[in-house]
Amino acid sequence: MDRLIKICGLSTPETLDAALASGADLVGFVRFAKSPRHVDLDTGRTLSHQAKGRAQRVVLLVDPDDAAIAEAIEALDPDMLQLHGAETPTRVAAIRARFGRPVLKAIGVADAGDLATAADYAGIADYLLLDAKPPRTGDALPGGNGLPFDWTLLAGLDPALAFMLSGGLEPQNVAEAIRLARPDAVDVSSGVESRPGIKDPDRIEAFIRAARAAFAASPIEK
Ligand SMILES: O=C(O)c1ccccc1N[C@@H]1O[C@H](COP(=O)(O)O)[C@@H](O)[C@H]1O
Repeated sequence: MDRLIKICGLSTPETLDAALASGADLVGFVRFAKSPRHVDLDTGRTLSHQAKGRAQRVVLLVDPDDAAIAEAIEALDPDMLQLHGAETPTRVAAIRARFGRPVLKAIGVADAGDLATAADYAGIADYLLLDAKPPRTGDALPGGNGLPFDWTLLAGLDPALAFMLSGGLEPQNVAEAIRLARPDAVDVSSGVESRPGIKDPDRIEAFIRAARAAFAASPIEK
């Protein structure tokens, strides 16, 4: 994972095309019914086919059982699975072994103690995604809430640990996030929307441009 940009929660051909034309490295499709970005299997199949060969296709699932993973793989044929629930290291290992797709495991970060949790998945998940821990309100999603966390916490992270950063990123703050957190990759959903679930092509293009420039200005050695 090297200086990659992921646009998540794409749900229409037009906004997916905006992400691909702007140079997104990864595009994400959400399979979580409570999300305003949820795609049904037929829509996901069509979108994934549109992106094939142009970007890595990621299916986002939350605490999925094996049947939910199997149907998502059958329909979307993703290059990667993003697990965004409370999946344990044991469960992540089992999913990798059974389905043979690389796994991006999301970890909620609110304080330094959460970074120890991230270390538990090193060598088990293929990639780690450090995201803001969701608020404890009843209607909060497990992710995709558009909330950042304190990026300076990541100064305490093992420099050898490669990770993707998400949580409240947007065109205006992604350069600062990259400068402070020094991630290997960034991921955005809410910050490139005009309202929840509605992606904005201009914001997608602005995000990718800002992230590319910030990565170029902030080389990392791992
Ligand atoms: O986007 C969603 O609806 C979503 C639902 C359930 C779990 C995760 C979700 N999104 C992921 O959350 C992070 C941060 O998103 P945001 O940029 O703060 O809106 C990102 O990885 C999304 O892929």
